[in-house]
Amino acid sequence: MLKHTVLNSIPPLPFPQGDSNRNIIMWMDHRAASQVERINRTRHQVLKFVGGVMSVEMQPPKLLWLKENLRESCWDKAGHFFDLPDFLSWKATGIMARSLCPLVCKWTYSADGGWDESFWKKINLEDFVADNYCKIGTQVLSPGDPLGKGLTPEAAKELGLPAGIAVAASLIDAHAGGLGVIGADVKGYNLPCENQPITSRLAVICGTSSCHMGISPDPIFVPGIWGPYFSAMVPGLWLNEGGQSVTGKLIEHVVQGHAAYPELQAKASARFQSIYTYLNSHLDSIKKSLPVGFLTVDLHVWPDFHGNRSPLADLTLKGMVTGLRLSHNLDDLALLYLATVQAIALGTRHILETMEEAGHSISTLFLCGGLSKNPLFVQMHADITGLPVVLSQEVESVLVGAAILGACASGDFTSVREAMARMGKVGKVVFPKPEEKRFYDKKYKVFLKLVEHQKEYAAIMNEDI
Ligand SMILES: Nc1ncnc2c1ncn2[C@@H]1O[C@H](COP(=O)(O)OP(=O)(O)O)[C@@H](O)[C@H]1O
Ligand SMILES: O=C(CO)[C@H](O)[C@H](O)COP(=O)(O)O
Repeated sequence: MLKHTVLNSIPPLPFPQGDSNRNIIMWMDHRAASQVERINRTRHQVLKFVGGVMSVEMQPPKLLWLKENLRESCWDKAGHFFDLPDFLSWKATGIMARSLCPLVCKWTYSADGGWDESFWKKINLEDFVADNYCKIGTQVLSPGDPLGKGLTPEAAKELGLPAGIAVAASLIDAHAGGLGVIGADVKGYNLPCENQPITSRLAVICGTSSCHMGISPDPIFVPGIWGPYFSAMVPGLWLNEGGQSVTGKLIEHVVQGHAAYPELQAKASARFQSIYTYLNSHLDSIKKSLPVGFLTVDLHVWPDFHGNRSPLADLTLKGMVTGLRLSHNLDDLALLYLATVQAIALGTRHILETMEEAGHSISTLFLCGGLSKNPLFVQMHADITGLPVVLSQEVESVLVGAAILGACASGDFTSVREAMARMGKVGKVVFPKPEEKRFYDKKYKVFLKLVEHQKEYAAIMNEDI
């Protein structure tokens, strides 16, 4: 079972007060900004394992927010707090055991040291220590381990499946996607990673957000990139997790907020196409003899409309656009869409370069998730990073990762590594266009200037008057 990193409570207690069905805090909810700032000021040693700076999207700041804001109605009454993957496996099996993956990646649990008592005390959540971590997890299993006796009769009835069917300890959605793609057999595709270790592959799971999963045999500490997390995705290997908080969500925001959006919708539906297929062919029609990417020579976007998750780990950053004109027709919408897709790919290059500076050596990208269905998005990732991109046979590789875990829990495979190699399959490979490299190197230079300038503006505005 898997899903987003969402905080749930049992019994269902409303966050905030009111409707008890609304007992979750979504991962992209940044309400705990003040709490995470205070947590980061402690400079506690657990922060070393989340890239040096804890993200507001992780669970400790959200828990502290609950304690500080909903003490009586929620904090004092809650029996358990869960990440959604663990909540779902509990609903399916009745087993309270947690998966190592969410606990390590979002809750500061360590695979070899367990909970760090001093951290919870330091951030005023000593309550967890006092009750021996009963509310956040005492029994911890590896992803793919079987849970209890499998599906309970009650859950089986609700799902229309046989009772007792194996249920595995979970992975977070992005991690399941990583597992689903990163082990595929690449023989015969002329890829640099064919004769290199699996650690030369970076899985990029691109949906509402994007997650960049790099693995290594030894821990690598990358400033601003989550981890290193031991065994949190591929068993026995360390994981660094870069990310962009809004990617698919950002493209939707930019496209749907444009004045020409109703026209786009009408034209796309007249052709029975998705808006993205229509936009991609519209760009082809206006590019003339130029490569399509070159259309944004004077239009640049900084994509952190919801803060920067990696590698700057700065939730205060905002989006930027430079190069706007006094027109709002479909051409403008298509160009802004292109510049946004490019900005997301430039962000991936920024993450990749930061990982490489710290010791990773990546030669091939493995893309999956909703955005990997968009050929423009995929080609821009290849051209802007200069690396070949492997697409899986199954776009919904998160589900392949879940199936790998299930196949281990049911005993069909004896190890996750074996199941990964057998069940992950290459669909298509997209190579970068070397002749366009110089253009994207220049775009990247501008990209880095944008954030530098944004910081300068903030510094000016913060000067004493
Ligand atoms: N055919 C498509 N073409 C372009 N973009 C797509 C397509 N299908 C989905 N997307 C984009 O993928 C994103 C959702 O990806 P998905 O992996 O389903 O989401 P999530 O990360 O929430 O699980 C959306 O923002 C959507 O715009
Ligand atoms: O934090 C994450 C993984 O560690 C993901 O960004 C989060 O789970 C949401 O992903 P999605 O793009 O599927 O909504």
